[in-house]
Order: sequence, then C-alpha cells, then structure tokens
Amino acid sequence: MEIYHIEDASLFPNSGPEERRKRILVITAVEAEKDAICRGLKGDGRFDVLAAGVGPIAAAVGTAAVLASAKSDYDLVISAGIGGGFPGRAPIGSLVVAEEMVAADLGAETPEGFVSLDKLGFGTARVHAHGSLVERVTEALRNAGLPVHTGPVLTVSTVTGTAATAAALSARIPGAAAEGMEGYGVAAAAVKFGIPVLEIRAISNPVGPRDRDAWRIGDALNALEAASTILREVQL
Ligand SMILES: O=C(O)c1cccc(C(=O)CC[C@H]2O[C@@H](n3cnc4c(=O)[nH]cnc43)[C@H](O)[C@@H]2O)c1
Repeated sequence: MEIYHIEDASLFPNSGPEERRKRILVITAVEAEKDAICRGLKGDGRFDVLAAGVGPIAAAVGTAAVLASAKSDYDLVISAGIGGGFPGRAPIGSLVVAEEMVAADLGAETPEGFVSLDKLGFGTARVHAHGSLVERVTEALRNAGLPVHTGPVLTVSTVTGTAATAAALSARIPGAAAEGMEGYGVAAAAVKFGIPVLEIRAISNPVGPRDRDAWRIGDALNALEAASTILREVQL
C-alpha cells in the first residue's frame, strides 16, 4: 500500500505546505552599524544582525562561525556597513550595492606593480554578488528615492589614505565604487557554505587622502538605516 504524506503538496494543490520564510544574516563590523540596521529593520524577525569586528579576517571568522552553528538556516548573507566612496562614483551619504566583492590588496607587490591572487594562480580574490538580488535591491532603494550606485566594492586591510593609492585601485579595478574592510571576508565564508551574498555600503567618506575629521559617519549610518527599512520590502 502506498502511503501519502500530508505534506505532499501535489495531493492538495490549493493547500500546499506554507513556504518557509527566508532567513537573512547581516554582518557588520561595529555595533553602531548594527544598531542603525536594527533600527531600520524594525524588529523584522527574518533578519539576524551580528557585529563581527573590523577587517576581513574578523568578518570571515564571525560569519563562518554563525553559518557553521547547528541552528543556522540562512538563505542569504549580507555584508553591510559604512564605507569609502570612490570620487565620481559614490558621494557621501549615498549607498553602494556591490556587483562583486574584491579583495583588492590580496596578492603580491612586484617591481612591475601589484599582481592579484587570480594572476598568481592561487584562486580568486573576487566573489560575485547574487545578480538578480543586486538588481532587486538597487531598484527598491532607487524607487524609495535613496541615492544608490552599483559596481565592484573593494575590501582592503588598510584604509586607503592617499590620492595615489585611490587612483591605483581605480585603475586596477575598473568601475570600483566603494571600499570597506569586510565584504570579501563575509563573502568568502558565504561561498564556503553555498549561500548567496550581497554587500551594501553607506558612504561616510571619499576614498583618498586621509581626513578622519571629515568622515560623515552620522550621515552614513542614517543612510544605512533607511536602506535597511527598504530591505524589508524586497523579495530577498
Ligand atoms: O566612530 C564611530 O562612531 C563609528 C561608527 C561606525 C563605524 C565606525 C568605523 O570606523 C567603522 C570602520 C569601518 O568603516 C569602514 N570604512 C569606512 N570608510 C572606509 C574607507 O574609506 N576605507 C575602508 N573602510 C572604510 C570599514 O569597513 C571599517 O570596518 C566608526
């Protein structure tokens, strides 16, 4: 005798099992970024937000630890925080949704210039974000009237502090829109667990000559909060 399970949707075409709600893990560097995002998410239970620390290593370790835990059931990982915007690409207060996350200083310095991990033949220093999600999130942010840009977002272990380094990075990674210190680390962990990944940066400062007093952290955190409110409405 054939046994039918109650959850066999084909038997009950109009009353199939309810689709499980998507679960999203958001990784920031610091608590201020986490707090801004939580304010924007307004208690939406699909999202968990963790401040994993500054830099790609803390980001990768923190993300991997959560994803490896027994209770982990995430469908999407988002690296989010403030960041530097490349001049002419992403001004202060705007948002950048990464098309790809690039470990921009992972490679070798040679007399002829920087050689990336890819060119050295040791794997890749680039992770592509989930294409259709990038489009959906960008469109939703734009429709909400928020200034948003897309392009590669660079992950660096050392914040760029000169015009020369900013120009070199722009030349090496055409279209580079923003720089942060965590995206590639979060992405590397997500890839390891086969989970799609996004990166969203709210711009606090231009990438270039260091002027820490000019960082508009409050403006960037407000933009991050506004973006998080919109994220709740996107089909992720
Ligand atoms: O001092 C504060 O109130 C404060 C609040 C939120 C964040 C910070 C940080 O300094 C976080 C460091 C964080 O910022 C990212 N970031 C910002 N600008 C850049 C940049 O030009 N290049 C690289 N990273 C940048 C980065 O992801 C750090 O994790 C302070």
